[in-house]
Amino acid sequence: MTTLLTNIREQQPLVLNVANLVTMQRVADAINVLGASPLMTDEVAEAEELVAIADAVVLNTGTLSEARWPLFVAVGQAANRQHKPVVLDPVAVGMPYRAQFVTRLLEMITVDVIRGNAAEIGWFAGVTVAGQGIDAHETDAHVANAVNAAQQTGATIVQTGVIDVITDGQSTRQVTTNSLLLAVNVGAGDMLSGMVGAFVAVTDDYLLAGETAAQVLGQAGEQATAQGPNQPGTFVATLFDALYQMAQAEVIA
Ligand SMILES: Nc1ncnc2c1ncn2[C@@H]1O[C@H](COP(=O)(O)OP(=O)(O)O)[C@@H](O)[C@H]1O
Ligand SMILES: Cc1ncsc1CCOP(=O)(O)O
Ligand SMILES: [Mg+2]
Repeated sequence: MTTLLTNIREQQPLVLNVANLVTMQRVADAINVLGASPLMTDEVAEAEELVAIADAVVLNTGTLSEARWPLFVAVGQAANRQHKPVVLDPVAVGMPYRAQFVTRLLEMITVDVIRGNAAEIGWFAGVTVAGQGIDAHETDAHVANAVNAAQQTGATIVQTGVIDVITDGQSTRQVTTNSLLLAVNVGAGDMLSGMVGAFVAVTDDYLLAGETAAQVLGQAGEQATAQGPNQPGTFVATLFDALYQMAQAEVIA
């Protein structure tokens, strides 16, 4: 069965990232082990030419700043002009400075997919979901918030948590993998947003792309957690091994 993983391995899409400064190596590695090609940029002068060679763009506001504002706008607008899919990871968007930054950004660019935790996606739905900084403190799936956020923004939503909810505002999918080490791993969400970039680069079905990316990472997380349930350090290496092996097999169990 040809899967999107097959498409990624065959097409080797280039995923351009305006990454955060904390987890960019992890994001690059996650994109790479799938068979796609990561590229990170921090220079507004190269936005147009890099978007031209990209198959998707990922904007991560984890370490945003006024200095980086022109970069986010230039890369996002170039992607819109060149019809390249845009994924937004709105890290800790519930915080006031970040909220106004993302509000301004969405007045300047169109995003196709938003990948965030329940607290971050809740913000787009106008709902406060318990969280602190980069994390969401919830056990509920918050399906309604994800649907509302999709309808408010026009983007496909990939809301991660104890249950991942993927929706375009009309159809809703759920991914119910359970990997606690993934949940506590700093960067797992950023990695997933980068992976979503690789998947939307090879299909126009962003609902399927988001669902597949969440399924692949969730399953790899379960495999890695099983190999070392109390070893968050080893977990990261094992997670990349599992992602690579799944991509090589082009099969999602
Ligand atoms: N409570 C949880 N139980 C199991 N998996 C989780 C839980 N919370 C998040 N995950 C998984 O961890 C990964 C990162 O999601 P999340 O932590 O929500 O993003 P972020 O790191 O941006 O906050 C996703 O694959 C998600 O399915
Ligand atoms: C700790 C931190 N601070 C700014 S970005 C970042 C990483 C967030 O990673 P994730 O959203 O995947 O948990
Ligand atoms: Mg995050």
